[in-house]
Amino acid sequence: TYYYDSVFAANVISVVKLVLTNLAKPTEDPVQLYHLFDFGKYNENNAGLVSKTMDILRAIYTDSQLNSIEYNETLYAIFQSRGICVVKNLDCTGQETSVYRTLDGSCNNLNHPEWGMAFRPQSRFLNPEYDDGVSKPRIQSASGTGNLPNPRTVSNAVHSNKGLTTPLDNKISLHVFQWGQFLDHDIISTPVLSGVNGAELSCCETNPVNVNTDKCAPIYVPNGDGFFADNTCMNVPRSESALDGNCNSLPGPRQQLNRISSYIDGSNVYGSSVVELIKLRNDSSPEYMAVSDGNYLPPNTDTSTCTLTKEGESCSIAVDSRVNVVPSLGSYHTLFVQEHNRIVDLLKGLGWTDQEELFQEARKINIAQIQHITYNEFLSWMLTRKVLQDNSLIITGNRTTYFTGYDPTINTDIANDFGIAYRIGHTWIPSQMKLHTDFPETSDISDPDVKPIEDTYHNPHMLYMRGKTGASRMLKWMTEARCPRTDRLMEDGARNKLFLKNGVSFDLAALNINRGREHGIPPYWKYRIDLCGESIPDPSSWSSLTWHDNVTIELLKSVYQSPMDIDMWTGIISEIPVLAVVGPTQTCIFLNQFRALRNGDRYWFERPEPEGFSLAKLTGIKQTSLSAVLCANVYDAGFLIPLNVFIPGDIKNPVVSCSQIPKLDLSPWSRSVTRKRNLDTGKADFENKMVHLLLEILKEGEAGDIKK
Ligand code: HEM
Ligand SMILES: [Ca+2]
Repeated sequence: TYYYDSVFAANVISVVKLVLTNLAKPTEDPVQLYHLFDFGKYNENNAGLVSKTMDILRAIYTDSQLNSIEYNETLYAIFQSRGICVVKNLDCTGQETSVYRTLDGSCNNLNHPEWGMAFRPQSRFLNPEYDDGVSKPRIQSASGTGNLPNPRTVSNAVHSNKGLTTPLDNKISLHVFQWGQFLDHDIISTPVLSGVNGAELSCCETNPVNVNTDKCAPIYVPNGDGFFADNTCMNVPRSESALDGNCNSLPGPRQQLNRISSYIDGSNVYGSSVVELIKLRNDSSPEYMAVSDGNYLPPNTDTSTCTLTKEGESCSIAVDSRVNVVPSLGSYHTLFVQEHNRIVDLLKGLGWTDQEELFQEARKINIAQIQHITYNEFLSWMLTRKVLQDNSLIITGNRTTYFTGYDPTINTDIANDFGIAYRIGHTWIPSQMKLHTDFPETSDISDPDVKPIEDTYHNPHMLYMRGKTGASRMLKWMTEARCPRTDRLMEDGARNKLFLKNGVSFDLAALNINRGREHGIPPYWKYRIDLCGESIPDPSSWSSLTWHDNVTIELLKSVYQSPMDIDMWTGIISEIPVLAVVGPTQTCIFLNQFRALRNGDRYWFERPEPEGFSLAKLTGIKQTSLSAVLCANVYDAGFLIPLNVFIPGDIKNPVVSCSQIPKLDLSPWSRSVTRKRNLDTGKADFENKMVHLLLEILKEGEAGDIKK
């Protein structure tokens, strides 16, 4: 038996066979079906899965066999029985597309609501606020007159570093930035609307009045911007909205989707469905993840989504299409694919042989490491150990008991509000990407070690530089580089020059503000009161902004008519960190999400087997850290690294050599290969010894001492 869902562990063909043998009564026994189709949190109901399944069905069965079993309806019923919702291959205008996924209201009424699966609508901490109550982006001012300020105006006033380099936080390394984004891509990906056949929607109408506000939320840059030319329009399609099985809007306000599994389950490495995963496994040795020559992410021959500048450059393939956004992210993807393959080798050394079992176990261990590092290192820095402790979210390194708080009724979907709030990571974006230079330079000057970040978007070339040591060098650079401070300031490389191509670029701060409004995210003050329970006598007074310094309040005043207009992202990112390293309202929002992601995760790594691990194995996993993963894949044994690599080394966090870093201990996984081998190879030897022993015993017996 495998530790993950049995169906997941099987190959797709056997899954399909199971489907077919159970076709007769597909919905009669929901519990049986539930187990049968227990793709768990790794499945999705997208067009790809359905059509791939159909391809496989067609390969095995004749048309007449298939027709006789009405497989379409059956699959529909089965997918529905999982509480996931069905996909149309045609969009609601009759175009062939995979854009529209559907949520039938009834999906939520099933016994197993399957929170956290791919392609479910995002949940919400607070009810949405649209201008028309259901869908129109929030634009009206709470003051009763006029509109909210233009997102670019807010960005210029509050989030600009005025051309200076953003101050660095000497207390944290750049791994905080990169873990933050890597984690983000494990838990949320909000699909945006596209045009016919997936083409990009054109939202920039010459006359803004003509914008289709159902599909588009462009940002028109006000004149006299200083960076963007007058009349610049940022082309922003709205996020897809969840529709029901008949292409009708769901009752109530517009909801956005999450296309990936919201659990912290390495879905950015392994995918959110069986189909995605199959594509990433090594074809000939399926216990391994596919890598290209030199242990790198495989190159993507489809270069259309990249901005390549030279002959011979390529994009990388990972399940999450955002892998190429910035090279440091690609280096993390590389690291965790390498780590998977390393674990496979270790398990082989411990006597594991079955390819499927090796794959599943390595995956399970790798995911456990990601969960452990997230809570034990990343969150314990971001929210502080005290806050985690006070909220029962602490993981103690040596805890030898199981986590017993699992609660299947907890909604583990990512909250829409969290998806906006967690963009505080955009304050950590560095101004440049760099390769560490501890190797003898083979550099050719036209390929410098350091590039402004805007020159690296959608181009992972740096990872392949220097004789393919680029990814390792970038990871080493992040250990030494400091992370920009958690504050309202964003680097111009992201605030002015995001995705710069042919003179066109975006402002990431303005995008965040704009996205919040088009998702109907309520303003900042509501989070303080309604979610976080603060008591604020008069939220319409500027003096209610207790978590903001005076300079920031003045800047906010210069653009917002009322403090009740402040956008949530702008409000939280500019808070003074009081309780934790991030501000109080951020802390409150994050605690809500990360509590749900642990307590509602059936496969949380601290749960007992079969979902989790035995105590011995758990103890082995808790030895791990990001330093350990880096040491195992990137550094040499003698290399120096801080015990906790998210934080610069100091007395409390000593810099030690990799060989001294505690590491993932897989000895509890041993299948006693050594003893077995002795028995096999030394069989004759063993028999001799046994005979000898027996003779000894007999001798003693003869001597009348046998009871001894
Ligand atoms: C160079 C680094 C990064 C770039 C270029 C980048 C860029 C982007 C872009 C373009 C979006 C979509 C904006 C929109 O249209 O609404 C986005 C969304 C997001 N970003 Fe980043 N980002 C970076 C780093 C980070 C970091 C470090 C974090 C967190 C620690 C983060 C968290 C998020 C989240 C949570 C979303 C929403 C995701 C979704 O709902 O699909 N990002 N980012
Ligand atoms: Ca996930």
